[in-house]
Amino acid sequence: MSEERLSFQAEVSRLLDMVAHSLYSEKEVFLRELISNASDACDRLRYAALTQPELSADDPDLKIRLVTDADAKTLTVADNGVGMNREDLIENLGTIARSGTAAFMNKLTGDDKKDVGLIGQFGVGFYSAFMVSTRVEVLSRKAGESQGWRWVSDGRGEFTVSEADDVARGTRVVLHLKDDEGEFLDEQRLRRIVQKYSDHIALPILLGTGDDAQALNKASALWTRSRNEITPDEYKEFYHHVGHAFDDPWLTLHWRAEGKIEYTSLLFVPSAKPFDLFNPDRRHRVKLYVKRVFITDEAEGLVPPYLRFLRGVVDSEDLPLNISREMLQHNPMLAKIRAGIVRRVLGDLTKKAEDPEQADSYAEFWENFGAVLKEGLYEDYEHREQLTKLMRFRSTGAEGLVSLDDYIGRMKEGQDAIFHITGDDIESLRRSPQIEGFKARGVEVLLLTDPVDEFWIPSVAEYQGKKFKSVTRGGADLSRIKAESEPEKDQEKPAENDLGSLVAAIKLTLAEAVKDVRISERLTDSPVCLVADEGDMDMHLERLLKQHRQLDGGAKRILEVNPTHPLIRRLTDLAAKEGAAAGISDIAWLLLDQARIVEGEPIPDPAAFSRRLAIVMEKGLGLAA
Ligand SMILES: Nc1ncnc2c1ncn2[C@@H]1O[C@H](COP(=O)(O)OP(=O)(O)OP(=O)(O)O)[C@@H](O)[C@H]1O
Repeated sequence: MSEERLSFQAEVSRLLDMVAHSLYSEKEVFLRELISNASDACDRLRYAALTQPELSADDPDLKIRLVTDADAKTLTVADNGVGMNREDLIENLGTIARSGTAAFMNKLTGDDKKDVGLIGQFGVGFYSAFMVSTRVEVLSRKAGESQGWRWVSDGRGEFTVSEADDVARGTRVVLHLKDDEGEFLDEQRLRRIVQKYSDHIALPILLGTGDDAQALNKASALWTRSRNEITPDEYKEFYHHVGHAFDDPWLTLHWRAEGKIEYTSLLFVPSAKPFDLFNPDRRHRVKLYVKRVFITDEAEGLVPPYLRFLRGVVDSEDLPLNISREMLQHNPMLAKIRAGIVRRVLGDLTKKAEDPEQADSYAEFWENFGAVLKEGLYEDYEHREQLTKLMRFRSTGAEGLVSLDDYIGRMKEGQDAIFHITGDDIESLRRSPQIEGFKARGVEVLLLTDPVDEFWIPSVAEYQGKKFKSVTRGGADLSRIKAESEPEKDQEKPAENDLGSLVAAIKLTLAEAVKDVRISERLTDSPVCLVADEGDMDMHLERLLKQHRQLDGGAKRILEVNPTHPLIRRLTDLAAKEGAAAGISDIAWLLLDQARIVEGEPIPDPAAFSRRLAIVMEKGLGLAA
């Protein structure tokens, strides 16, 4: 077949344009990326060869080789891994194959300076080769196939693919270096780069060919070394490689389990949120090895979904090497390893959470992954109590994050529930009318903004014998709680009878639009608010479900009126006068719409709302009778 000329996917062209023109200072990371790809390719071949030994039989010692050619000004990164055929080359090196690169593209701001910084943060894999090259040539032959292929591009919109003869199994990436990138021909420089970024790679990385080749790395899997021989930098680079991440690990957990089951784990909790944390598949990314052989990074059941922020490897001594990925899931050994991982990770998180000196650091973790960890509250009954202690909340009672134990320690006399409110953001929750009465009495309210909060609360239901209670549902029960100082406005309440007439008049007007109208205990500043009835769904949950089209309709609300508010007091006077009830009809509707607006709910009849508002304003300005 003759040479085929193909165009890069538009996003790749954009990316390459940025990469080629970037003044990114650490261009040397291209080598880390290419070595990382070569190592992954060898891992994949080793796995495939477990069931098809013939794939690697002719050249079984997997390795990575760097070769320089000063005359041609080329640096070659070669591996004898799984290789690529024509389709693989087009798919992998012509489109945005990795979700990480796609995430990178989504983050682009258009501001060159900022975007170049993102190259470092995300890494751009293979394409980083164009930071230092005028032309990149890839020669590859896939294991099990006889035809070799050549892929060539100058990174400007197009690449070519053609058949190539005498290509060894695996992949050779030949970089034709830019004039001013000659430093990457210098052996000392290459050695330092490999030691800096790729020393943890478990395969030999050799410099040169034949007998003169020198080993540049230790070539033993990092997790098999003992902890005291590994530097923080080595852990970090390994985390970058294994987690496809570019932040620092927030926590590094490295342990060997011995006894009935044996495995080594090297796991990391990232310090930045991975972009795919909330993908619907909720998959973890921990790689499973068996006796140093990479098996899969999709071992369902190895890590529970609520710990999916973990990155790293687990290397089992007990699982059979020839286990198929499909059979893995049902292997009881895997469940035991998972139990060990959960115990260890939760144990270490607990230590961090309980250490007052680590409060800020734990808060960082919580901001990143709290919403994910909370899923464990309804998915992992066995660890519920431990998870509950790990939880942190924003609240009306303190500036920073509070734990449930903090909350309980501050509960008021007569208070028997943990009060909370759920919504989309902290600031609007802080302004919610429903929490006014609680604040006035010094009763703390937890402010919850993660959608998952709507699901764990009904499932957990209580902590230390105290029930969770939403302040936007049912009665407020505030009168039973002994306040430090009774809210002053209480004395200004109108007489019960008169209030009763007002409530009856509003009820009559609003009729079917509300479930009930009640005198509020929870309002101090706002005239009205909406709440859900005791047995009904929380209002925020109802809104969430409607947004996701999982609910039509919904329950009617209760309108609560604040008897101490001047507006309500004046209305009470009006309603008490014989025959005046009809006069408050517009105001009653406006109060309901106002409560809806504050709640963030749509007004069902905006035209009627503006008509009534105009009438009331006209009256206020003395324009109408
Ligand atoms: N040396 C290689 N041998 C075999 N396949 C390779 C090699 N280098 C790249 N590939 C293929 O090309 C794909 C794209 O590579 P690229 O470096 O852009 O992303 P990635 O390796 O998937 O992601 P990351 O850089 O985060 O590891 C790889 O997923 C792999 O399938």
